[in-house]
Amino acid sequence: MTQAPPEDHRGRALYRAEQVRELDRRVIASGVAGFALMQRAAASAWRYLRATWPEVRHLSVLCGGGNNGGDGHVLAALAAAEGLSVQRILVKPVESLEGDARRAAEMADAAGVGRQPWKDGTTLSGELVVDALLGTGLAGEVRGASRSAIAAINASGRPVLAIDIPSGLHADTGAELGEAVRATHTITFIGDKLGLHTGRGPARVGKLVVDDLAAPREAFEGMTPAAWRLGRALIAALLPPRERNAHKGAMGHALVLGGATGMGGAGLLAAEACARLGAGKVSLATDPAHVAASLIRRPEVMAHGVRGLADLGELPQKADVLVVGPGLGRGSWGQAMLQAALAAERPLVVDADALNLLAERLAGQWRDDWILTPHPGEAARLLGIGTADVEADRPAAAQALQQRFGGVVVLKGAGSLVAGPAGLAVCPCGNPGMASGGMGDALSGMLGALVAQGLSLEMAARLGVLVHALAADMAARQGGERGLLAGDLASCARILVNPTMDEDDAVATR
Ligand SMILES: NC(=O)C1=CN([C@@H]2O[C@H](COP(=O)(O)OP(=O)(O)OC[C@H]3O[C@@H](n4cnc5c(N)ncnc54)[C@H](O)[C@@H]3O)[C@@H](O)[C@H]2O)[C@@H](O)CC1
Ligand SMILES: [K+]
Repeated sequence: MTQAPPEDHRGRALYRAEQVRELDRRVIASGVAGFALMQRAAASAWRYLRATWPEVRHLSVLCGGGNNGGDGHVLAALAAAEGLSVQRILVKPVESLEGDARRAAEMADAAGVGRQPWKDGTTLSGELVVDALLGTGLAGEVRGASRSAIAAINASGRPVLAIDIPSGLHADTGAELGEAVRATHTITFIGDKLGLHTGRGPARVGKLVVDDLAAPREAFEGMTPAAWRLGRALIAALLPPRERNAHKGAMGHALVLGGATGMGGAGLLAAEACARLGAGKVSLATDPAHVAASLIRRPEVMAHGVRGLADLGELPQKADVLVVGPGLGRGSWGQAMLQAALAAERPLVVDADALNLLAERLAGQWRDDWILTPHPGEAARLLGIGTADVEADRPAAAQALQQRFGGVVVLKGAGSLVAGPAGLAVCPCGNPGMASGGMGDALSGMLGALVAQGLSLEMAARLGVLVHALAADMAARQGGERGLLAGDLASCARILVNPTMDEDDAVATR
């Protein structure tokens, strides 16, 4: 399996369905007939199936009415030719098929592969199910026979190989249009698709492989990817080993403004994560009640008890970057801290209640020197739409926020997105253990540390999101997903931002 264009430190190029259709057209124009391309796709899927499940003798292959179904027919014929028994199920009659899909179905007929129409209640008899119902051609909520066929695949309890995309998943947005197939493995062709990596994508795709079907490199020329899938190469590219004569003054000073009365932990978590990611100095401006706890937990952090603006003094001006939001609350204290942060003329990382205050009171603010880190609910408030609208098209929501508010926007949630002037990036890491309090606070602190060390806001956001998720994965490997705490991340993240460390040998410090 190869990827084209090759991955570099930006990660892997991801495309939208329309772009992949254009790539298909270019490959066909380069001299590969459409049907030959379908045969390559099916052969690739068949090789992968054989290698992954060598023991399987009986397949159920569900074929839709378009070319995704065509891939399924050809695969069914290949499997039958090698002696497997194949239950081939069609959601549309062969007579209604057109073009390559029709040709593929007739080829499987001619090879003697039996077929049956899909009917509600049909039992899927295969040990393995191949999902070739819907690919990049899906338009709107799944309708008709495909809908019940998808439900039956999910109810079958069998392993599922999805061809190109789990049927019912939108290739651009990762939204589930009705119900999408829950695949064990997905093999996707020509170019990787954005929707496989965000929203419901990661929960539906299973293990993903990409095969470019030997598409010529020229086919990708001049096509700007819809997004980049972040990869670990970014860490070493952006964080070379430090100069031996480095001093703390050159590593930046970050100030975290957060921790209103009763919410001290959030500010502390952000400050700790910031320190562990290598900021030269970290200050915390928090309610005076939380200072003692901060000093005990993390004496390296300079904790300032701040009752209001007067206590804050010149602190914001002394920092290189401000992180505002963790545990901020929406009361007068939080409002004062946000006001001070906005006035400080320093780059900002804006999270949590700072975003809610922005949405409530400060709509229309636009800056090019901030990173906003909303979760879908906060994003919805900022955009004045519903959370479901955000989830229905996460890439569009991230980009709309970036256009409306400027700077760089991190839209959190499975497949976190980073939208900035250089385009869109998506984080393929992280795990459900991250569904716990304080994770966002840790992220905002990490972003602050990277900005403090001189990264551009956009690269800090891409790298910070990646390291945060990788740290959660590392912590989950050590102790499981359930019960994963935000406070577990900082020490793992430290190992990750020192890419010369051997992760297995490194001992996470508290
Ligand atoms: N020559 C090519 O362009 C290649 C295409 N390939 C395959 O072809 C796929 C794309 O094929 P198509 O463009 O024909 O599209 P699809 O096969 O993905 O979808 C089209 C079919 O889905 C039905 N459909 C669309 N929206 C629906 C909805 N909401 N509810 C129920 N049914 C719906 C349509 O009626 C049509 O039958 C790719 O995903 C890939 O699997 C591969 O064979 C590689 C080569
Ligand atoms: K499919």
